Amino acid sequence: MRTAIHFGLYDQASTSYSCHTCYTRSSIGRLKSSISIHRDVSGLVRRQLQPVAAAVAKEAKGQSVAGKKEAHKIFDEAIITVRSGAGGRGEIAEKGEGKKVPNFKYRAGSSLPKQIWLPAAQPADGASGASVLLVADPALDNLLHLHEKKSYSAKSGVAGNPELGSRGPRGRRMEAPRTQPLKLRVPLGTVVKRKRGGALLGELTAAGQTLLVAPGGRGGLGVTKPAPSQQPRGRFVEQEEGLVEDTNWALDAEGAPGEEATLHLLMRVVADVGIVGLPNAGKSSLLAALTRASPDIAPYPFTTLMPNLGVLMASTQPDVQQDDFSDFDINHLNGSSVPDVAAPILADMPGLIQGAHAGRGLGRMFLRHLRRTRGLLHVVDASADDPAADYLVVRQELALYNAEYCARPHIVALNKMDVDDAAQLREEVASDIMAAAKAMQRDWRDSALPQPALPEALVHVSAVEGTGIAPLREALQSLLQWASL
Ligand SMILES: Nc1nc2c(ncn2[C@@H]2O[C@H](COP(=O)(O)OP(=O)(O)OP(=O)(O)O)[C@@H](O)[C@H]2O)c(=O)[nH]1
Ligand SMILES: [Mg+2]
Repeated sequence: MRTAIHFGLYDQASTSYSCHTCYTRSSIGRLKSSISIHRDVSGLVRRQLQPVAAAVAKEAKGQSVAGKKEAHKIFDEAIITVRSGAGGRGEIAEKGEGKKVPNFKYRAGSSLPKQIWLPAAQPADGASGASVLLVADPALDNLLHLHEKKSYSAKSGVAGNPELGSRGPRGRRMEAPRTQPLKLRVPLGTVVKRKRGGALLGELTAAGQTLLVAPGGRGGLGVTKPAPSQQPRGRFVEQEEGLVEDTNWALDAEGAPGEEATLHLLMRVVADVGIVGLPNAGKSSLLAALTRASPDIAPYPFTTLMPNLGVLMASTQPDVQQDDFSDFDINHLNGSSVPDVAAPILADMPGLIQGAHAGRGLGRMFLRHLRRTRGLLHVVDASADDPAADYLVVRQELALYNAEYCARPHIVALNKMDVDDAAQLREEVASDIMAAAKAMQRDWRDSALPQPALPEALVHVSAVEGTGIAPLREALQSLLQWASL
């Protein structure tokens, strides 16, 4: 028996994915390992899952199995509740009386007094409760670890204790030890919103950056309990109007409660260039050729289920057959010196299909990751039936999702130039793409939205043979320098 799962139809039929369809990394791993491809009667490519012994075993145990939707677990989103610690209670000293103690400096015959008056230690304040901080950790690339638990509570502050710090000089206010904040690690590019109301609390973009999401409760004050005959009476406390007598001494000793907040964490990939294109265009193959990343590459659509990042390497060796692509054209960028851009990051995105902006395929789930990119690399399969139409589909999807994406500078990589058909039509395809880009610009002329940009460069490449990779790398670096001007 085959366990058929409609994992995605490539072409017009809608896919089983929606914005709310989410898989854990482990389930994605299981899915990938058990996918086979076949064509259904209508000729559309379907992928099916093979029954997996492990999945059957898990099912028997009542655990989730491959292909079944698991609980809400999206790698780039998490909803957590954080609670900061309450402040520790301040010490309530019964009586503030001192006592006489022997003077250790006294020597026989000295004029020093034999005994000295030691004032009572001042009551100790309680420590503040621990705050909850989010810390941007460059080693993380997802929020999956925050799905393990729904709520995170920080420690309460310790109560004011006369024993704590008792080695300090008498008469000084004693400090309770500080409570260490609870630090939750998040990946770079995490946007933090309050779940209720959606108020933006902040965004963590730099390594080590912290965001205070729940401050710890203030520690209670140390107070001296007044004699019953003198109540209500307490100590003087600093208030806005100056030093006032505090009659509410018992309340002052209470620590403030901690705060609770339910947060919506949203991760946006922090990358300089987003690699976009139809499924199977060779985006992941190009990422692998340009960087040290080793994304999954396979001859079926939607191989990439979540963005892969890679650092654009500086060219060290001349490309194989680089001269074959002498028509490399980087338009107005041509001739500009190659900039010294510090390690740009490329993000290989899941394939986009027509209707992606409205939620078809995987597109919409990931399109927001392009927001932080400065430029785009459109990968077009030059061996396809109509590469210019493919390019236009992706451009239009981007424009419909966010017109600003389409206005960003971009480069077109005409991939699979090793295929005979593609090589024969190389000039024709390049000019078709330029014509399509110009036509799109004309269509958008009357719109008040940002206008679609023309390609900054058209580069013929073959990710498989490694041709054209050096010019593409140069074009990307020029694009980034230009985009940051
Ligand atoms: N002949 C040839 N095949 C290529 C080239 N680049 C990629 N391919 C093949 O095209 C298929 C798809 O490549 P991927 O890199 O997985 O494509 P993708 O755009 O990342 O696909 P999705 O992740 O599904 O969107 C694989 O079988 C690759 O081997 C190329 O330059 N020439
Ligand atoms: Mg891919």
